[in-house]
Order: sequence, then C-alpha cells, then structure tokens
Amino acid sequence: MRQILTAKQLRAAEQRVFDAEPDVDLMGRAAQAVARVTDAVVPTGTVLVAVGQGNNGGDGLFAAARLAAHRPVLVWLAMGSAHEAGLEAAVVAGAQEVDAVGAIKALAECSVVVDAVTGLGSRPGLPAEVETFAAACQAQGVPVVAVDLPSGLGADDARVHPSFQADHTVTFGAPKPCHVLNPAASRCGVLHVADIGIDAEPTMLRAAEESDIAAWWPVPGARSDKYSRGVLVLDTGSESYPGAALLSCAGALHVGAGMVRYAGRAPSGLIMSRFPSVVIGDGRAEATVLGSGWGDRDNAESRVEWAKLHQLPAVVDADALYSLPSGRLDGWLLTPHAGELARILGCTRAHVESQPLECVREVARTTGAAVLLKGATQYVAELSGRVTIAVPGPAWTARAGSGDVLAGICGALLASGLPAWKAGVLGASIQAMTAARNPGPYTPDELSARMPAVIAELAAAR
Ligand SMILES: NC(=O)C1=CN([C@@H]2O[C@H](COP(=O)(O)OP(=O)(O)OC[C@H]3O[C@@H](n4cnc5c(N)ncnc54)[C@H](OP(=O)(O)O)[C@@H]3O)[C@@H](O)[C@H]2O)[C@@H](O)CC1
Ligand SMILES: [K+]
Repeated sequence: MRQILTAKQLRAAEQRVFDAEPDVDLMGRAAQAVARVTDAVVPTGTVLVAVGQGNNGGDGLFAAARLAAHRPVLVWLAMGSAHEAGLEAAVVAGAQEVDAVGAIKALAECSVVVDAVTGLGSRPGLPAEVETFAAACQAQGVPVVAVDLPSGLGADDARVHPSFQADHTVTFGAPKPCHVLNPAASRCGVLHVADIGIDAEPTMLRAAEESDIAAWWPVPGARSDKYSRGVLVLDTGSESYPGAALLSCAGALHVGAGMVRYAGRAPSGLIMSRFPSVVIGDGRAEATVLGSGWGDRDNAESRVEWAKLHQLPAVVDADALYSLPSGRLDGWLLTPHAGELARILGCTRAHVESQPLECVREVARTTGAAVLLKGATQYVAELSGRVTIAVPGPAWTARAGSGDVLAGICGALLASGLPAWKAGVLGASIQAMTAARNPGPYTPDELSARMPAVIAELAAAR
C-alpha cells in the first residue's frame, strides 16, 4: 500500500528527518535520483535543466552537476535567481548557462529536458516564459523528466493547470495527490518514487498496489462451500435494460461468488440461457446488488429500504443511488460515477471532477457507507475519511456496461464477508488489472471472463 502525502505532510516528514539527523543531505539524495532516472531515460546527448528559484531548482542544479561529469549540460535559470550552492556545483562541474531565448533554441539539439522550476512550493500555473518553453518541449517532442512534479501543477491538486507535460516524474519519499489523481496525474508520465530516507506515516489517502489485491483476495480454503463463499442476490436489470442483469451476473460469477440468485425484473429465461448456475428468485443471502439497469422503477425506494430493514449488506448502483434510505448505511457500498455523485450532492459534475476527494468523502460521511467513485482514477472513501485509490488500469474499460459488471463483482466480494471498502477496492482493481493484462476493446462481459485467470495468478503469488 502506498501512502500518499500532501505537501504539508511531506514537509513534516522531512522535518522529522532533519530533527533526527541535522546534517542529512536530502537534496543530494534527491539530485542523485533525478540524475539516475535522466540517464536511464535518455543515456546520451545534451541535458537542458530548467531551474526555478527554490529548492526544486536546487535539486535540478545538483542533478545538473552530477550529469555534467559525463555529458553536456545546459542550465536555464527560468526565474532569474537560483539555489546558490547548487548553481556553483553545476557551473564547477561544467554546465553551461543559457537564457530564455537560448533555452528555446537549444531544444533542437537537446536529448532531454529536466524540469526543476517548481515542486512542493508550486502555485498552480506557470510564468509566461516558462509556459512557452514547456509548450515548445511538447511541440518538439523532447522528453521531459520532472523533478518532484511537473511544474505548474499543484502538489495536492487533481486539476490541470498550464504545466510541463512530463514523460517521467521523479518524486521523493511518497507520491503526492497530483501524482495519483486524474487529470493531474496524466501530466506526470511514468512515476518514480525515490527513497531518500523520508518515512511516510499512515495517512488518510493511500493507493492500493497489486500485492495488496493478491493479499486481500478471498481465496477459498479446504473447508469452503458455496454458502461460506457467499450467496449474492442480484436485483439488477429490468425489462427495458435486461443486459445489465446479464452483466452483473457475469461479474459476480467470474470473480467466484459461492452462489448467485437473480431476483430482478429481467426475463429469467434470458438469465438461465446465459448463466445456468444462477438460481432464480430471492432467498438466503449474504449481500445484494441493487440498481444497475433499473431505469425509472416504481418501487425503488421500498426495495432499497427492504435491504436496510433486513440488514443485508448492499452494493447500491446507478438508479438506486437516488433512493437511499435515511440513517447510517453501515456495511454498504455505493458505486457512483462522477455524474451520479454530483446528483447525490446537488453540485455539478465539473465540481466532482475537480474536487474528487472532498466529494467522495462527503458522501461517505453523510451516509456511513463506503463510496466507490468510478472513473479514470477510482476512489473508495470510508466514514472515517480514509480514501484508498484502486489499482489503475487502461481506459479500455471506459465503456457502457463496465459499471454493471463491476457492481456484480463488488457484490460477490461483499457476500464473501469482506468489509465494504475492501470489496470496492478489490472490485475496481481486478477489473483494471484484467484490462491491463488484456489490452483491447473487449466488451465488459468478455473482460469479466478473463478475470478468473488473473485471480488464479494472484492466488498463486501469495
Ligand atoms: N521537502 C522535502 O522533503 C524535500 C524537498 N526537496 C525539494 O524541494 C522542493 C520544495 O522546495 P521549495 O519549498 O523551495 O519550493 P519550490 O517548489 O522550489 O518553489 C518555490 C519557489 O517557486 C516560486 N513559485 C512557485 N510557484 C510559482 C509559479 N506558479 N510561478 C512563479 N513562481 C512560482 C515560489 O515563489 P513565491 O511563491 O515565493 O513567490 C518560490 O520562489 C521539493 O519539491 C523538492 O524538489 C528535496 O530537495 C529534498 C526533500
Ligand atoms: K518540477
């Protein structure tokens, strides 16, 4: 599990290191990591380092000094002044200074640019000259290695602002929100987290990794049977949207539900013709899925209320999200996308997209349910405010029907006895990981049919 640190938390962690070891050379370690990644990304040719006036520029200048020992290096002091000791080290090592015009001209001969203009102290946006330079790097296709974060982004901010478009970003100690929250994360390229001796304490924002998914996956044991693995009741689909019922069945069955009952309004013959192991009708169950493909259903509220009355853990998806009962929804998982979350909150979709953490936390706080916000980055918030980001995957899954499959997957995981937040993280992650291993325009149900192989791989890795 990767802890994600805000700029303030990272600075506090850095201070703890300085308090324990006042002479520690964190900047030297950061510079070493930047030089190492730069050499690995583009091993030869001229390096152009764009330098700001703070410590991010200091990292860039000490990296320039290391690189100048074995390859040509140019430095552009983009803000006029710069870290004094860093500049001296770079010049002594042989780096050549260029001005703004020289920097743009030099792009034609450079093999790589190091962006060390701003980092943790970054205010969103760039001065005009730097913005022009960043655009020129992109237009000319010169690879960019960003120090800590692409200058112009805000460390704690999901939004994009005028900034560098990095191919690689070397950050220190732990990822910051901008590295994992989209769309900002899309400006970072490949993320390298360098260990410079700063320990990240557990935080309220963390990112799940494949090893977590392997460790948490409910693998059946010698004494497992269909009941102990979890019985799931699906009330999904409708006469108008029968496909949603099939898709939720596909998701639940392919991740290993012990038994799936179908109690929705889609024709039972359709379900049986595709999934003969599904039992038609309500009955004993450990969890339910409500809402996918309901459309405008007459008894939506009473159906959701029924699950609450029976204390049945529920995955609440799509249309059922607007019929939530009052009171705490302990053990429930809500699975909205940004538009649905906006409707629940009474705000705009754009607001949810620019403040995803705040919005997803707000709904978890007011309902008591775990909330899985679906999208390019998938967040699971808990009542406590803790947010876990699911393992990311390619955009191939961004298509109609993926959410219906995901609801079925999460339902099966909930029925197996997992807490709601974990069912959400595992469900979103397994879909993303399967898409990553099977790149291409697979339909959501075809992709679900490939999940058993990925789950077997995870189980074997434990
Ligand atoms: N903490 C750690 O653990 C470690 C930190 N390390 C490194 O230190 C970095 C943080 O350094 P930092 O605090 O000096 O801030 P930094 O990002 O260089 O920027 C501040 C300067 O930029 C300016 N400025 C900002 N935005 C601007 C804008 N849009 N347009 C124009 N100007 C703008 C700002 O101006 P001001 O806001 O004061 O007007 C100020 O002068 C961190 O990212 C990492 O690389 C590592 O060495 C080791 C471990
Ligand atoms: K930077």
